[in-house]
Formats: sequence, C-alpha cells, structure tokens
Amino acid sequence: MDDLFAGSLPAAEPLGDGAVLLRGRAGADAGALLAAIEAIAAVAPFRQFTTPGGREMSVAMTNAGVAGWVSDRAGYRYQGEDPLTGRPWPAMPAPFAALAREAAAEAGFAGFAPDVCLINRYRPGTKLSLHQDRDEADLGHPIVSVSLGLPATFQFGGLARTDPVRKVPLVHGDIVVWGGPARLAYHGILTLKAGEHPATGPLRYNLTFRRSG
Ligand SMILES: O=C(O)CCC(=O)C(=O)O
Ligand SMILES: [Fe+2]
Repeated sequence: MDDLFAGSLPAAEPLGDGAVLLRGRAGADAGALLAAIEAIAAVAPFRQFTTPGGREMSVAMTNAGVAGWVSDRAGYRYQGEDPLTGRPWPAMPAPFAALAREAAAEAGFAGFAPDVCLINRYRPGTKLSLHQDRDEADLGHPIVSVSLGLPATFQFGGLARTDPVRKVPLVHGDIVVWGGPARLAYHGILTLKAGEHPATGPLRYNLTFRRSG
C-alpha cells in the first residue's frame, strides 16, 4: 500500500476527532455542481451580507433549499425567503443532496439528509474569518463542505477560538466533513490568492450542506 501510493496524498485525511478531508471526492460532480450554482444564482443572486456589527462581508453568498442562511443588523439566522427577492430560495438539486449524504456517510455520519446549501463565492482578496457554524437548530447533524475552483487555505481549529489552528490546503473537488465532537470547531478561509482556474476562472466556490432544523 505504502509503495503503491508513495508520493500521493491520502484520499481521506482525518483533521481531528469527527472531521475528515475527502480529497477530490466531488471532482466527478464538479461540472454539474457549477452548472447548478449558475442556475441557482440566476434566481437568487450572489450578494454580500452585512454582519450584525454592521460590516459588509467580503464573500458573496446565496442559498438553495428549504431555507437560507442570512445575516443583517438583526443577526444571523435561517429564513425561508430570500431577503433580496422576497421569494423562496431555489430548491436544492437532488444530486447535491445525494453527494452530501454519501460524503457524510464516508466520514462516519450515516443518514445525513441536508435541507439547505449555503453557497459562497470568493474572489481573490476575500476571506472568511474564524467562526463556528452554530445557527442550525440540531447540532447533531454534520456539515459537508465542497470546494470548487481556485485553491484556498482552510483553517481548522478547536472548540475555543484561541485553540491552535491547522492550515489545510483545499483544492477543486475536495470535501471536508465535520460533526460530532468537531461540530462546533472554529474554522475559516484565509485571504484568497489571485489565480485562474480552468473551471471557474478567478473564483472559488464553496458549498456547505447543512440541516437547518
Ligand atoms: O469556504 C469554505 O471552505 C468554508 C465556508 C464556511 O465555513 C461557511 O460557509 O460557514
Ligand atoms: Fe463555516
């Protein structure tokens, strides 16, 4: 085994108890995912939310599913209507949910049935500061995170903001799953470097599949 895979990175790399990087796991679905992102964004455009503190986020976001993650001066929350259009968010494509379910099962979280997908769009110079995903009603469900396009450095820490942070390079097609003891781990994305990716040009997309309620 060791000889056969000498020089290559492991397909599944644990990032701690309850967290794993599944390298390239979404690669075969990348084209379909990008086409679906385009269709979703035609109905629910990418926009930069304002934080409760009044700052505009650098990353642009949209959602698909029964609800969407939103932020404004009133706080962070999930809501059934897109605040930009007043209409329901576009449905989550069934193949998306299936991919997330399979990746979760491979990470040890069988039976995951996501009902929302938050879609982030990063341009060079944008970042997502260290945070916890904690707006979901039942933290018993994992997070399944799919990276597309330009590479990025994912920070993955512990349950306290001040815990040491591991820097994990993420590339097109990678999936990270975290749940159980890692569900409230602090994480973020360092400032995206300039680049050009064959599938996305000067952009990185991230999809996080979640169970909102
Ligand atoms: O872009 C990423 O890889 C992480 C996204 C994230 O943490 C989030 O949307 O909450
Ligand atoms: Fe997050």
